[in-house]
Amino acid sequence: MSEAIIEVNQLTKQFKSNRAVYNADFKISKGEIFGLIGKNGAGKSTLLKMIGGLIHPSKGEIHLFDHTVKGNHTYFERMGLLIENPGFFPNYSAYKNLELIAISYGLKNRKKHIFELLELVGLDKLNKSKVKNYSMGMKQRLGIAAALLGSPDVLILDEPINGLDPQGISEIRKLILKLNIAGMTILISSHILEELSKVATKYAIIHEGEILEIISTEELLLQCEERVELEVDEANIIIPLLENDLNINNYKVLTNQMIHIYDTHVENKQIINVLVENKMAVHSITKYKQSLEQYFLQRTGREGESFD
Ligand SMILES: Nc1ncnc2c1ncn2[C@@H]1O[C@H](COP(=O)(O)OP(=O)(O)OP(=O)(O)O)[C@@H](O)[C@H]1O
Repeated sequence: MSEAIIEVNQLTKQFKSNRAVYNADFKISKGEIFGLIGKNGAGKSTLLKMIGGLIHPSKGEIHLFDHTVKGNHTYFERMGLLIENPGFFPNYSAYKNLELIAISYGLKNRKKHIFELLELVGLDKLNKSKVKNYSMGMKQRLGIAAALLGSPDVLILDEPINGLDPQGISEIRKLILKLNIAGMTILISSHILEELSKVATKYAIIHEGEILEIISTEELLLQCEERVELEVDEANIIIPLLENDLNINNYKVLTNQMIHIYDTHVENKQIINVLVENKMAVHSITKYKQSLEQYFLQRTGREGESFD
């Protein structure tokens, strides 16, 4: 079993009459890229702020690195945060901005560390331009460098691709994957499942403050994979026919009445013919295909709606 380095139990945040997060329960293992997916106002930032130690939960527990962390800053210090816009001094260079944060952290060997981080995030370490002249993507990468200054074990990124152009998005994505390959555990939020699916290894779907589902990338892709859903009387009698007569090997028996067939080389008509020839009843046969976006909207009960 992989080691859970973040665990939340019954985590809840109530802002007066507004329940932003309710009874969140999940674990994040070391080395995972855990994607928190939810629409605007779903409660993503509030959840990330609690895990990052920026706000106190109204109820519930946070365990970081196997310790309960009620107000214990030692463990929150091992989290690097990029939540909302990082407050940089617009008239200072990237280096100067990072240096000021490093000084406030009391870091030694600052210059070397800052140069390494700027290089890691793809910013020119000798560039003296003022941050106010940076593109959105450059500012976000500088934000990630700032989050990495304290050499954290976990990086928390709240909607890091919001407002970026395709190139900016691609650069952030590459950076996330590079950091993860180097061993960083990452908790990242987005309202675009398609984008999150390019980096995340596991997802939590949050809707109106509640975690609706925790799903791995493999499960998610399987859920959305093109398939034929076949409803019959007795799957165990049908299976040998599918395998032997139609050479179907990639399938999943969900119940004794429902089979999902992932082999797309066989037409529905062929399946029906074989079953009818063998006097087997077919209650329904449906081709199924759904995009990640449709899956998310279906889970959050708003199918037919678009994101933005
Ligand atoms: N400080 C606060 N005081 C009162 N209500 C708040 C506060 N912060 C967030 N909320 C409310 O909590 C709910 C969840 O907000 P949150 O910012 O966590 O959602 P989100 O999923 O991050 O959305 P977005 O992508 O729009 O930031 C919203 O209804 C929001 O208005």
